[in-house]
Amino acid sequence: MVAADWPVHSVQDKILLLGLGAWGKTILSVLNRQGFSVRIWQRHQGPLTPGQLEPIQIIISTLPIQGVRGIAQQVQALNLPPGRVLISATKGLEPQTAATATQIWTELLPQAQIVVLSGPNLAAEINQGLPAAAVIGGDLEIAAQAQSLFAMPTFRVYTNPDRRGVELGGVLKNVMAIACGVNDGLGLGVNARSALITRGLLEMVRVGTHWGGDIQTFYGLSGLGDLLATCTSPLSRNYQVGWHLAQGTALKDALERVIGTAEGVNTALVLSDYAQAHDLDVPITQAVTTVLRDEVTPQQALTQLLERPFKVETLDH
Ligand SMILES: NC(=O)C1=CN([C@@H]2O[C@H](COP(=O)(O)OP(=O)(O)OC[C@H]3O[C@@H](n4cnc5c(N)ncnc54)[C@H](OP(=O)(O)O)[C@@H]3O)[C@@H](O)[C@H]2O)C=CC1
Ligand SMILES: O=C(CO)COP(=O)(O)O
Repeated sequence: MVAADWPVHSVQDKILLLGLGAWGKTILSVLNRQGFSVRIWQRHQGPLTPGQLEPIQIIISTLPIQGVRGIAQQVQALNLPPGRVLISATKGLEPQTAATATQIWTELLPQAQIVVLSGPNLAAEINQGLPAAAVIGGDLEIAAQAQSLFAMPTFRVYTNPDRRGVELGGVLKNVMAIACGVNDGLGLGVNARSALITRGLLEMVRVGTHWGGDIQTFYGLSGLGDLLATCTSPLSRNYQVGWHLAQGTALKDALERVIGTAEGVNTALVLSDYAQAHDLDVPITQAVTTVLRDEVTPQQALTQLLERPFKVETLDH
């Protein structure tokens, strides 16, 4: 079936997928099921060539954050013509700059129409054909065009004009997924995990609105939705990292045991430094960071969280 409300035939064979990891493969299979043939770039192919980029109308990036700037520079060097659409599915922060993927793409390709695909989308479930919902954040006209690429009954895609908020929801929830993996690895129960999710959402709202996202967006699919998915599912790589840390496994070994990218590790480190420099209150992120840096054990981090002063339940702290 091919979605009808975009001249989709005009993008047949004009979609370039960057990266073919877990999420790239899933996106590819969704697009193939929609009837699109897709071109693929992977890093082992070497630098992008003018011939590879020339026919392309839509670029979809499923790269982890550490790969984004390098490929964006390659696309920039090839002078991407104006009006091309770029759909970013990356959920991370650049270590040196704390930039999100769309900030990097926008810096290097200001002429592109950039939107974000995010939401509770564990690749393994979508691969099984289980139903899921996602959201495309960005200019509503472009987002609706992107929506028409992916949307099918088992993959319900919404649009949201708040690109920044949609992107940050997917970025920030990864830290909370690590915390919840630690919680479950320590056997602390559903009450504690629910508290972490709830307080974690407030922390995401605090940071996300500070960084320009709309508060409402964090209660949608890319915020609360993805937070619930990754904080409660052992399929989440970030959750798995936390779970391994709770077993006393060193971070390096935990990362080797987890198959694929766990963006939350880097995000926690970047965010915790940023929060300290800008006086932002992010207790769960700080707790995760002290465990990642091996400064305290997971149990000690939890005790420190619980021993903080009692307070009124507000968004402010
Ligand atoms: N998996 C999921 O369920 C979802 C993941 N995401 C997000 O998508 C992004 C990718 O995740 P995922 O596909 O799971 O990750 P994987 O680790 O499974 O795959 C990463 C892919 O990116 C390539 N890659 C890694 N580093 C670089 C680099 N420096 N330059 C170019 N290519 C590189 C890898 O290539 P190689 O094979 O050569 O190593 C691989 O193809 C992350 O930001 C993640 O948060 C978003 C939604 C769902
Ligand atoms: O973002 C995801 C699901 O929406 C994937 O989560 P993990 O990267 O933790 O596996």
